[in-house]
Amino acid sequence: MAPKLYVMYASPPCRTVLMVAKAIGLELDVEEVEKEALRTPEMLELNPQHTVPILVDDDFVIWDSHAIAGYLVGQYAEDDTLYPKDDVRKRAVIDQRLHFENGVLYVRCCTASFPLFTGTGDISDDDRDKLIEAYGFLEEFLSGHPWLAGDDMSIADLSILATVATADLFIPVEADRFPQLSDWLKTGKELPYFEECNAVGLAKFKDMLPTPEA
Ligand SMILES: N[C@@H](CCC(=O)N[C@@H](CS)C(=O)NCC(=O)O)C(=O)O
Repeated sequence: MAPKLYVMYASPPCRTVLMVAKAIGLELDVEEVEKEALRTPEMLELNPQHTVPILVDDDFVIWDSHAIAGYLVGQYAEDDTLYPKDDVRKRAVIDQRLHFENGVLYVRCCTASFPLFTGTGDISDDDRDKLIEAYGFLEEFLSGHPWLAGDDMSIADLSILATVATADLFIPVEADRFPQLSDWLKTGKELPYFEECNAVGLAKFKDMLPTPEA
């Protein structure tokens, strides 16, 4: 039976897992849920933190996109290039990028976009600067490499891709300021499964943003 994945398509972490599954050729049984449904007793039993994505693989339940991504590669990928298990140093660099996504980039992306889609105002200068600073860190991570953790694409690229492609909708990645990040984003958007995994979510996210005044 295909592992079940609960998602909200606008959520970058959910789109990360959809891309990881495609990258390793794994079929998932995907179910879209509403935010409110995450607080029903049945869903809270799966994930007391009431977040998506949630993966249910037989009798094993795991949430958090970073943990799910690593699990799927370890459990289902034919090779472990996306998240090497024996090269401890390579894996540590990938982990650093994943923790950066979770603890810095994603938080700054959410904080900056919050006033936009709640209609409570514009992005503050401070929040804008912090997200742009995170773009700068990514530019540094990419120096001398095509991918964020070196010469091979990893789950960190897919995780950060889902978030940067979203953040780019309201704070564009400027090519003259961040040339490597801009090239990396372009390459990511050309992955054969990018559109399939992100189009609906990015469109939903765009819909939540205010339309620019004429
Ligand atoms: N670090 C988590 C973040 C998950 C997360 O915050 N998901 C949001 C959607 S983007 C959510 O489910 N929010 C609903 C809630 O918190 O009740 C991950 O990577 O999975």
